[in-house]
Amino acid sequence: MPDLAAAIGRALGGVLDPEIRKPITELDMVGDVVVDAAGNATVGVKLTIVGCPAADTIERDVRAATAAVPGVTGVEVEVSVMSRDERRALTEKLRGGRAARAQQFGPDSLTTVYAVTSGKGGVGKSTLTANLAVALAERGLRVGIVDADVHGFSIPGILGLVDENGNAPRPTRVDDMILPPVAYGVKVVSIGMFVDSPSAAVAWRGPMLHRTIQQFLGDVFFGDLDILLLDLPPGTGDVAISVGQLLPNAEVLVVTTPQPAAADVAERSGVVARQTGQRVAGVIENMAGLPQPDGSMLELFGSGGGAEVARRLSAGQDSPVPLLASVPLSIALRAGGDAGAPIVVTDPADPAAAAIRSIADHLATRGRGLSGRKLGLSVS
Ligand SMILES: Nc1ncnc2c1ncn2[C@@H]1O[C@H](COP(=O)(O)OP(=O)(O)OP(=O)(O)O)[C@@H](O)[C@H]1O
Repeated sequence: MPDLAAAIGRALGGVLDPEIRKPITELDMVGDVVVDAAGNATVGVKLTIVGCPAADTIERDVRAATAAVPGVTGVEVEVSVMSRDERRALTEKLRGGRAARAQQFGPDSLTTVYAVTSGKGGVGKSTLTANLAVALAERGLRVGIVDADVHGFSIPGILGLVDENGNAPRPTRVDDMILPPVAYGVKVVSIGMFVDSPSAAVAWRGPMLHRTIQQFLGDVFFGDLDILLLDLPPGTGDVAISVGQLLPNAEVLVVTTPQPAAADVAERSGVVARQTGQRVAGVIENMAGLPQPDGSMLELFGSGGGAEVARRLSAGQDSPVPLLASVPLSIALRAGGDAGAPIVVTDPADPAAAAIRSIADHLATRGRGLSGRKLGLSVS
């Protein structure tokens, strides 16, 4: 029944590989489709690798899509694994002409890259990065996160990508291509996915860190992204410098608390980013006043730090560095991070969630494209 087989082929165009996030038909994962006279369909599915973690989902979705085609009375799914050549063809196709290991986010890329940095640790940089990414993905943007916070790789936990022991999943590899796990619509890769335990101290020296970041930017299949967020370790150490070298076109978001004393160190992280050619896109103040039941504000960490950092980083610039938002202290934000359920989804009315969503609105409307980019033109 060739017509029915063709209809099944079209229906399978709606089945996505959950890791690669493209239709399995485009990934050449569908083998032979045979339908007998009674309407019994046998569908061949070729997985990328043996033990593919997405196998059950793909098989289930193929079965459902096939069964939904009018005229199909029964479904048999025959699962096999791609040959080495088929796999190589697939990874080449996914790279879209880019050489293996080549950087995906260089100056020619249309992805807007934001490196999220802070002067000191514990100011909520990872919490904001994760929630901001989810808020951007909710707006329909294609978003990825590189968690390069070598000392506190907390992004997988905040996005619920860990098991009961706190371990982040090992990403699937298809040859030398790493498929990033997806949480809340965001593709995530983290140093925490490559260590043996969540409490493992990563005592890597600069060159090792540099290679790891380079590998994340080259080998991880992010596909076409609108926005990539990088969660950097606090301060101005090796990772910040590597990211500055590898992604000079990245823009920087500086996170600080309202504490005036934090302004000096926060300002420094913006200044160092600028020295590598990166532009400071804005400052986010976190842990601002906690609204009290009587309507007053508990300013645990003082006030004014964000505005002060923005003011200092604006000095001598053509356009001022904006204070993008002041995110209040929020028990729900902290609890959502601990539970792996970002509050921009679970509690969007919370004032902290609303502040983070306003940052997402600002970044989303800046859009994707070449505006503000150096075009490399010269006038002779
Ligand atoms: N606005 C907020 N209100 C309440 N708790 C917050 C807020 N922002 C962050 N936190 C909490 O503060 C702690 C530190 O946050 P987070 O890990 O995001 O900081 P960080 O700057 O990324 O730290 P580091 O870079 O040192 O790993 C977490 O427990 C987080 O849930």
